[in-house]
This record gives sequence, structure tokens and C-alpha cells, in this order.
Amino acid sequence: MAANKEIKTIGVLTSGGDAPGMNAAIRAVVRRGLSRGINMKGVLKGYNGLLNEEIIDLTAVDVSDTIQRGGTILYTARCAEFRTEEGQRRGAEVCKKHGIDGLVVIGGDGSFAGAQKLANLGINAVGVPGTIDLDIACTEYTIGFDTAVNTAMEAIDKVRDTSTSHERVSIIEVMGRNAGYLALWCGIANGAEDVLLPEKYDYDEQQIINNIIDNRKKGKKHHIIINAEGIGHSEAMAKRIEAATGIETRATILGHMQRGGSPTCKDRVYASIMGAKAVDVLLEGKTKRVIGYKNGEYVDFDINEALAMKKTIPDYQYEISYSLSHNYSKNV
Ligand SMILES: Nc1ncnc2c1ncn2[C@@H]1O[C@H](COP(=O)(O)OP(=O)(O)O)[C@@H](O)[C@H]1O
Ligand SMILES: O=P(O)(O)OC[C@H]1O[C@](O)(COP(=O)(O)O)[C@@H](O)[C@@H]1O
Ligand SMILES: [Mg+2]
Repeated sequence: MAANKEIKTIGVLTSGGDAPGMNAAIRAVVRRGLSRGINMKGVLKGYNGLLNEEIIDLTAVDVSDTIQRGGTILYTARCAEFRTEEGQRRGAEVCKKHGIDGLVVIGGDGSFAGAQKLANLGINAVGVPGTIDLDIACTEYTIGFDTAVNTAMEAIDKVRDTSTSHERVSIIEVMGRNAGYLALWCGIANGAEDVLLPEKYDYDEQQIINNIIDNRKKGKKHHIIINAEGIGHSEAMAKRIEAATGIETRATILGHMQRGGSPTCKDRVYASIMGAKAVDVLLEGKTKRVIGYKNGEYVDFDINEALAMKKTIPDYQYEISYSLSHNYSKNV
């Protein structure tokens, strides 16, 4: 495959919340590009670094010894200025000034919206899904989710040990301001009695209290509530539940530990393939694309179509999470 004549230089940046596997994706973009004779540049600190022209040359050695590391060697940021038309216009100008013919944006739904704006201004931006939230509609997988959900699951197992010993109720808050996938998966994987998702929770706390009292009467020694960050207020919830049930209740907020750590095999492999594919898509001459994983295949979509897609929590999975946790015979 000969490289597309149009493209001499490709830039890569990471944006939004970091996600384990972003380094594997950067490495793949850089190595794939270099192997096709392309100059590779790294834009530091997401769209912030783009606006500040924090742009470096990247060689194969620069991405050595990174595939196993959490975080992102290019750093990341959230950039309010890039949400403005003026910021986006300047971002496009900076790309042109530095000869960036194609830009790979590794990030979540917000970062893709930024990439779409750059694409509309003539910068060929390609999105690679990197977020622990799993909330990008065009893809069944987002880089970082597997590591984060395993980190959260293991932490919740540990809380459960002490919670059961003390016969307490535990509210464990997991990340996800707008997305409940981490919470849902932990709910199923940890056998939680209640799972509160931003997309689903009806704020009927009395129902949770009734569940706790009911389960105690049946002999259950613990009650694990997974609460997504988007619902939040776990400490206050714990106080209210303790007052209403008379059962000691503790809140644990897992926080940013869920975003760190060495990526799992799944995250390294998906990141490597998606990163390389982003370069291939650019060199095939395609424009305004995002990479996804659908029905067992690595695919690419038009960025506008991808961003118009909607993703919702599957009712069936949510219902199963609830029904299994209330079949307490295996879990008491
Ligand atoms: N609608 C938008 N238009 C332009 N840029 C956006 C838009 N939404 C988000 N961005 C840019 O992408 C950055 C990351 O978005 P954010 O939603 O915080 O994280 P993520 O990409 O991980 O979902 C924002 O800080 C902003 O710079
Ligand atoms: O790091 P911050 O700014 O506290 O952001 C927290 C948010 O980032 C995430 O960890 C990842 O979200 P994004 O991938 O959309 O950036 C969310 O789960 C969480 O709500
Ligand atoms: Mg997001």
C-alpha cells in the first residue's frame, strides 16, 4: 500500500479524561505512520496544547516502553476555549501552520465533537475512542473501559469483605458523570443489591431502604449499592440510609484510581488496532472518520453520522443485574 500523496504529516493528541491504553494507541499511530513514511507529530495536552502550539516531533523510540503504561505520555486536558468558534478556528490554523495534514484525536465523545469542528474547518481529523465511560455510540468498545471496570470490580470486592464482616450497608461510588456503563458492569460483576445509574435512577430512595430491610429479614449480611458519580452524594445518602434502617452504612468513593494503572491485554490490543487503523484510514484518503468496533470488526464511520448516533443502557442487562442481585440465595 503506497501512502496517500496528500498526507505527509500526521499529528496525534489525547483529550478529555485519560484512559488506560491511550499510550498503546499513541504508539500504534506513531509506528504505523512512520512505517508508511509519514512524519509524526505529537500535540501535547489535548486541544489546550494545540492552541498553545505545544507540538513535538515523534520518533519510534519516543513511544518505546509505553504500551504497558497507564495515563498518556502526551498528557491530556479539557479545554473550554476549544468549545468556542474562535478557539476552533485557531486550532485549525495551528494545524495548517505545522503542516499537519491529518490529526488523530484519541478521546471520548467530547473530544470527537472537537474533532468534528476541526474537520468542518478542513483539518482531516480522525477519532479513536478512548474513554473509561464506554459511552461512544458508534462503537461497542472504548479503550480504557476494561482496565477501569476491572480496577473498580477488584476495589468493590475488597470493600465487600469488610462490609460483610461488619454487617454494614456499603455505597460505592464509581466514575461516570453522564454514563452508567461502569456502574452497570460492576453491579453485575460484583453482585450488587442496588445499582444507581444516571440513565435509570428514579431517586426512589425509599425503595432502596425497603430492599435493605427486606434483605436483612431474610438473613443477608451485606448490602452493596453501586452509585454512579452522576448520581453522587454518596456520603449524604449513607447518612440518610443509616438513619432510616438503623444499619451502619458507609460510603466509599473510588475516584480517579479507576482511570489509572497498566492497561489490560484487551485495552492494549484494541488500542493498537484502532490506532493503526486511524492512520490507515487517513492514508486511504478518507476524511472525517471515527474508528469503532462493531459486530466483531474494526470499522470506521463518518464523524457526523457517528456523533448523531445514540447509545442507551440496554434494558435487558439492567433488568438482569437487578434480578440476579435479588436472588439472594447464592450471595448471602
Ligand atoms: N461541542 C464541542 N465542540 C468543540 N470542542 C468540544 C466540544 N465538546 C468537547 N470539546 C472539547 O473536547 C474536550 C474533551 O471533552 P470531554 O467531554 O471533557 O472529554 P471526552 O472527550 O473524554 O468525553 C473538551 O474539554 C473540549 O475542549
Ligand atoms: O477527571 P475529572 O475532570 O474529574 O472528570 C471525571 C469524569 O471523567 C471520566 O472519568 C471520564 O470521562 P471522559 O472520558 O468523558 O473524559 C468520567 O467517568 C468522570 O465523570
Ligand atoms: Mg466523555
